[in-house]
Amino acid sequence: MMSLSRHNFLKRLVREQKVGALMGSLLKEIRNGGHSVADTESKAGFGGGVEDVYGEDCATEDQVLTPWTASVASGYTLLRDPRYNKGLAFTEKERDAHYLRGLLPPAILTQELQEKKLIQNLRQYEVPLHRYIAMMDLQERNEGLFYKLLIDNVEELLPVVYTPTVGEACQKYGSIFRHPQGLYISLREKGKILEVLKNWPERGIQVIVVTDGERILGLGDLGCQGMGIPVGKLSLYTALGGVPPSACLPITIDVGTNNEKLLNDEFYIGIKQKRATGQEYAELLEEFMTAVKQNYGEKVLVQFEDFANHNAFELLSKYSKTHLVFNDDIQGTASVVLAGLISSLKLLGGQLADHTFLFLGAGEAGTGIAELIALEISKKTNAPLEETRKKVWLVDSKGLIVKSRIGSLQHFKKPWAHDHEPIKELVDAVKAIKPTVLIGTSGVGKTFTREVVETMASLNEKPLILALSNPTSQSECTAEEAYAWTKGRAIFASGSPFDPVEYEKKLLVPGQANNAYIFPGFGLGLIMAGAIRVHDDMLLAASEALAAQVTQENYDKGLIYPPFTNIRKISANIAAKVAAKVYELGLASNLPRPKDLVKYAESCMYSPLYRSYR
Ligand SMILES: NC(=O)C1=CN([C@@H]2O[C@H](COP(=O)(O)OP(=O)(O)OC[C@H]3O[C@@H](n4cnc5c(N)ncnc54)[C@H](OP(=O)(O)O)[C@@H]3O)[C@@H](O)[C@H]2O)C=CC1
Ligand SMILES: CC(=O)C(=O)O
Ligand SMILES: [Mg+2]
Repeated sequence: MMSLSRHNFLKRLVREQKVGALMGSLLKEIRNGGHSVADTESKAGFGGGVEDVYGEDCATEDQVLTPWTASVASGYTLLRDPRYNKGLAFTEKERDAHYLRGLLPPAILTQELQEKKLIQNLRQYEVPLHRYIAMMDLQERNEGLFYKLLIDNVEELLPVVYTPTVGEACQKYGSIFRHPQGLYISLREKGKILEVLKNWPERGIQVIVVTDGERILGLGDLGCQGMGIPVGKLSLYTALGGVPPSACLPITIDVGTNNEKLLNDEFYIGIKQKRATGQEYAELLEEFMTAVKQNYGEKVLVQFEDFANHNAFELLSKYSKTHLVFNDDIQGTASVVLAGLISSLKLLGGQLADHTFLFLGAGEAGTGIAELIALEISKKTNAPLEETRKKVWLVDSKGLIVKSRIGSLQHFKKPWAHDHEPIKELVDAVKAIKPTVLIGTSGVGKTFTREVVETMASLNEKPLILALSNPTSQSECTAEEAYAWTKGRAIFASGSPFDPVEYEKKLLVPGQANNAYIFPGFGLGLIMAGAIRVHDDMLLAASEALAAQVTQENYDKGLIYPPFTNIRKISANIAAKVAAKVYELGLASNLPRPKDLVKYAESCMYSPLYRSYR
């Protein structure tokens, strides 16, 4: 005999006469290992189960409820689904066809009008974090509108969903957390990571951005709260690179945190323990990488983001042999900086090989960029890498990296230990090395002091100064300082954006040297070609493609990067050049190769425009 609850359930289904409801319950049934909701309920005893669809408000606090309930597809469900929701843009016909009558006020607003209203609203928030929260709410509510707004106002909104505001959002993630925007894989999920991946509602994942939260921008260990970074990076994959949101998966691996403030914070969202290291860490990562391949196949791109350098280099080197992996901080940053250096030659003159590069910071970003510069010079001049590396010098927290320190250097610094006297201070290194290009990748703000910048200006007619550390608070110097201390002669770009500066009645426009120029187009290129491995030549191709997008008009303003306003076109060009390289290297699996790769890239790109519903 049918149980009462099942009977009620079916009656309700009939009453609703909605196929969606049946689909909803069937889905729940499948997820529940083939048991119907009602079966589960009858086994579970009193409380829980489908009766709670109607009765959960009456249940007492000590009664167990089944958290998921059969979803009944009235149009209400459609309004709550960010992928399909169009808010007031639903037409009369759609409102009838999808049971929306009465659920919306009568006005019908086009997507353009909704966008106009939203940007006006956003501009009224004076606190950047409030804008961030409003944007995240919109993403949760109406994905198409979120992306249309972001794409159409990219210069204005990039600093909101990305650096610098995303940094503050991560610092306060525990307090502002509303809704999970990606997958959390902690030590507690050890042994079941594959199951956890299956909990994500999308199957066709093409890009994963994963962090373990240990080096979030220049803000240090933010543990599980680093989730803001993969979420932000993937929103750029879609907005700037056109990878559909349904193909993007943000993941945070939580192995604990060494941040005492978070460990003592009652709102902290991660596991409260010191970071797992060594074998325990390696095993979790190994299980994760294996599960990713098992669940999504060989061609899913895994982008490592904001890992501390003691794990980042090792993970990249280990998994680049077996997976399609890319470390944005090491490789993406290298590619964007090399692009800026190539384009700066139009302003500085000469070839890359004529320049001398000095870095403050010898970690992921610093040594990653250094290596790509040396590789590019080597390719252009046919000189061996060991020789071209001598053009590049790095300073870390202990001073200039020199031969006498080699025994105590981390492996990624060793190639940069050149013959020289030890030097402690950056300013003394500038005086001794006489660089034409100064690059900050230390994560420490205000380290390009007046004396450092003035020394650069005394050595160079046009000193090239890149203050790459993020967010703005960690920038090695501001745009205003760079221009003032060089009497307006510096070519300046920074990791986080600065406003244009008026210097002696001339408007000087600083560029933004951020890997956001590269990874969206780079990833799209890999996906288009069905790449199975990443190769350094693809990074060089991306750099050259980006440098080629800088126009005379940009150069006239002192810019070495094109503005972000054209980023989708720029990304399509980067994607095409990267894909071409993938095919050339025989690493492509999507065959045959499309003839016009730029057109093909454009045709692959996600559009945020609303679709009409039948
Ligand atoms: N603009 C962009 O696109 C990107 C910017 N970044 C930014 O770059 C910064 C660094 O990132 P990443 O390379 O991954 O970090 P790492 O931790 O790998 O490297 C930091 C380096 O800076 C050195 N350092 C720290 N403090 C000082 C100091 N006071 N003086 C001199 N050197 C110092 C460290 O020295 P030691 O080794 O001795 O500890 C280390 O070599 C971050 O702020 C990040 O946001 C990163 C990626 C992309
Ligand atoms: C931009 C970036 O990836 C970083 O600052 O870490
Ligand atoms: Mg990063």
